[in-house]
Amino acid sequence: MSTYAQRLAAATTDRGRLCVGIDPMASVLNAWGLDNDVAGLEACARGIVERLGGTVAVFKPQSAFFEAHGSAGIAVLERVLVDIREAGALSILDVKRGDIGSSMAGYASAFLGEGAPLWADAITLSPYLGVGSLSPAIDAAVAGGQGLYVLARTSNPDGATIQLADTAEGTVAQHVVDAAASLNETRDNAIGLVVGATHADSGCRLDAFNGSLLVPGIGAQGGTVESLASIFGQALGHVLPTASREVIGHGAGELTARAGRLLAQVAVLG
Ligand SMILES: O=c1ccn([C@@H]2O[C@H](COP(=O)(O)O)[C@@H](O)[C@H]2O)c(=O)[nH]1
Repeated sequence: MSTYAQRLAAATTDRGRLCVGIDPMASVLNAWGLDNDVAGLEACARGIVERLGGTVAVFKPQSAFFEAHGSAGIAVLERVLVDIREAGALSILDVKRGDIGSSMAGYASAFLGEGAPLWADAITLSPYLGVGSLSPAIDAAVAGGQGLYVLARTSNPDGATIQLADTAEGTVAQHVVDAAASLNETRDNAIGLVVGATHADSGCRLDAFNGSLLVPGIGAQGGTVESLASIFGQALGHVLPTASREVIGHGAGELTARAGRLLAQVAVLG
């Protein structure tokens, strides 16, 4: 069985280091000439994978916009995750789960382990109940060759209040970085971090980080691919830039050209 880190390295070497977000919100559906209903959701989300699934390495469906349509929306999400896998791309399901251990085990069985109904190559997690509370998901991900991305320094302006708060060992964000790095030493480097592209200084020491860095905030939130080298320095090689509205938010007709432009920009990063 391959590990998530191995599959990610192979996919990004082959197709380039870009993750396209699938956030089928009302404004995106409108730009695609679709109604904000389940049929529109399905046409947009599966249409993105149909058009880009052979060229983009990683897709990140945002669970919120599928959950918003109830059980029918979640059924669409299941199909999108299968489409991504069948296209030979990787999926990061952005669900930002985090809870006490017993409930984390429930979430793990939804997303992690072969046969999980919403299986994805990786999922996002929130560490604010303590990094230790994520253990059931970490164990299930490693056993299933899947990955996790734990929120460290999010792209939104409000995140600083909590994430840059000081603890005895440094900021909360740095605690998350260091805990993930330490876990990775025995966990196949399955644990990545979310660090936004919107801060000139991430406020985290990432030079020694040994997992993948999922980097949102490019495009609609003001971050740029050009700024990644100065934000991430020696950790640049671990960065997986992700953009959603910048690529998918201007209608189906612009999708391929917009993804191509970003792929060309990230190629320069090496
Ligand atoms: O810190 C974070 C963590 C997650 N996100 C998610 O990424 C996308 C961003 O969409 P854009 O259209 O490219 O702005 C969205 O799903 C967020 O929930 C983030 O933006 N920042």
